[in-house]
Amino acid sequence: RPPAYPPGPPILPLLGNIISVWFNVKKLKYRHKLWQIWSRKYGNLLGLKLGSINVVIVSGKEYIKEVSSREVFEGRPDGFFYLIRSFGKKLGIVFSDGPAWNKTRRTVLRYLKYYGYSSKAMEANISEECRELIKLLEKNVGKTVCVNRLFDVSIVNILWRLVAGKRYDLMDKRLKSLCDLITRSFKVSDMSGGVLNFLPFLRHVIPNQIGYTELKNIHASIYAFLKETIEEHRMALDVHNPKDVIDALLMEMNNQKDKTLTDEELQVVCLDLLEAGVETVSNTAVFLLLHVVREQEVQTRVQLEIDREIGHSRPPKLSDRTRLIYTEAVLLEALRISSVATMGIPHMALDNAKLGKYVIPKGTFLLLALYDLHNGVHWKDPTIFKPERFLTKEGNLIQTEWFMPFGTGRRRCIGEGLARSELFLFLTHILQKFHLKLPDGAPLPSTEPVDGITLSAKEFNIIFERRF
Ligand code: HEM
Repeated sequence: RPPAYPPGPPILPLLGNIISVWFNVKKLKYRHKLWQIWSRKYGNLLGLKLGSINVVIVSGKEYIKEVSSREVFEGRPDGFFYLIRSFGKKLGIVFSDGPAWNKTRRTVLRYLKYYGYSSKAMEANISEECRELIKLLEKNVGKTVCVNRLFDVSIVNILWRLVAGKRYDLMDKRLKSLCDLITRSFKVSDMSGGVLNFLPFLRHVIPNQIGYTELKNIHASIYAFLKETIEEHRMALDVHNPKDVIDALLMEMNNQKDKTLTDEELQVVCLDLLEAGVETVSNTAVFLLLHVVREQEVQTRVQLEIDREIGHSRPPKLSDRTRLIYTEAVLLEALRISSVATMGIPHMALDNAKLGKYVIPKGTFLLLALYDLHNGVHWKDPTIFKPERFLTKEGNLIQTEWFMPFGTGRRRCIGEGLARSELFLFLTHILQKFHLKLPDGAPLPSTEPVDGITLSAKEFNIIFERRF
C-alpha cells in the first residue's frame, strides 16, 4: 500500500476536525493538552485536517529533530492568520521562508551582532536594565506588587537599544501600552492560527468573535509606532555613522540594486523581533518568579549560591554563570516546566515528503510538541519543579536532547543567547537584593497557565523584602 497521511480523529467534509477541536479545547482549556491526548492515542505523527489545511502534530524528540533538520520542512505557513500581520505577504524572519527568509535572517543577525548582540555591550545593556528594575522594586519594598508585566519594558529596552538605539523609562505610558498590545495579540489565538486561519471567510460574518477586528486594530497600532520610529531614523540618518539596526537596514535599502529590502520588510523585521523577543522572555521570567516564590527552599538555595559566589558588594555578571550551577538548573527547570512556546513556531512542508512511514503533502503545517517533549513521559514527576533533575550527582549541568525550548535546526531561535542571559541576570539581580514572599494569607499562586500563542502565568502578587 502507498504511504498514507498520518492517522488522527475522523475527518468531516469541509470542516475536517474543526468542530471536535473546538469542543475539546473548550473542555480541556489548552490546545497543547488536546494535541498531547490525541498524540498518545494516534501516535507521534498525528494527522489532522482543519478546514482544508493539513496539520500534523509532531511529538517525541526523534521526529521533532527530524522535522527541524530537513530542508523540505523549513517552510512557514502562509495561512490567512500569519499573513495579516505582514501586509498579506511573506516578509521578515519569523513567518517567511525560502531564499528571502535566509537572506533576511542572516542580514538581521549580522547587524544585531555588529551593534552589540552577544558581546560585552549586550551584558552592559542588560545590566543597566536590571539596575533600573531594582531601583523600581526598591521603591516598592514591602508593598504588594502584581508581577505579571514587571519585565516588559525592560525587555523591550534591551532589544530596542540595538534595533532603534533608544530605551524608555520603565513607567513610560506609550511603551507600556505597546507591550499591552503585544500581550493582547498573543491571547487572541494560538500558534495554529485558530479559526481565523482555517475558516478565514468568517471574518466577513463574525469578525469580532473570531478575533479579526482585535488583531487588525492591534497591528495597526503597533505599525503606527514602528513607522514613526523608522521615519525618525530616516530623517536623522547619518550615512557615515549608522547607529543601530534600523539605520543599517535603511542604508542597505538605499544601496541595494535588486530592491528586495522594502519599507514593509523593515517594519515586519521590527515587529518580528518585538513579538518573538518580548512575550517569550517576559512570560518565562514571570514563571521563574512564580516558581521561586512557591518553592521557598529553591529560593534560599539560589540566594545562598549568590551570597557564596558573588556576595553583596557587586552586581552579578554573566561570567558568574559557570559557578552558579544550581541557579542555572533553576532557569532550565523553568524553561522546561513552563515551556511558553508550547508548539514552537509552525513549520510547513515545502513539497510532498516522507516522514516515518507516512507521507506529508506539500503545504502541511507541522506543529512541534515542545511542551509535551518537556513535560511528557520521559521526565520523572514532570509537574514538580525540581532543578536537581538538570544536575549530575557531582553537581554538573546535564544536557539532554529531551530539552529544546528554543527549537533546533536552521529555523531555531535567534534569541536563545540573549534570552538566557536576560533570565540569568534578572533572577540573580533580584534574588541578590530581595527575598520574595507572598502577601499574608494569599494562596500559593497557581502554576496553571493562561493559553495563547505563548503560555503566560495567571495574575499573582509578590512582596519584595530587602535582604540586607
Ligand atoms: C525564553 C525565550 C524564548 C523562547 C522560549 C523562544 C523560543 C523559540 C522557538 C521555539 C522558536 C521556533 C523554532 C522553530 O521554528 O523550530 C523561535 C524562533 C524565533 N525566535 Fe525565539 N524564543 C525566545 C526568545 C527570543 C528572543 C529574545 C528573540 C529576539 C531576538 C527571539 C527571536 C526569534 C526569531 C526571530 C525566531 C524565528 C527564527 C526563524 O524563523 O528563522 N526569540 N523562538
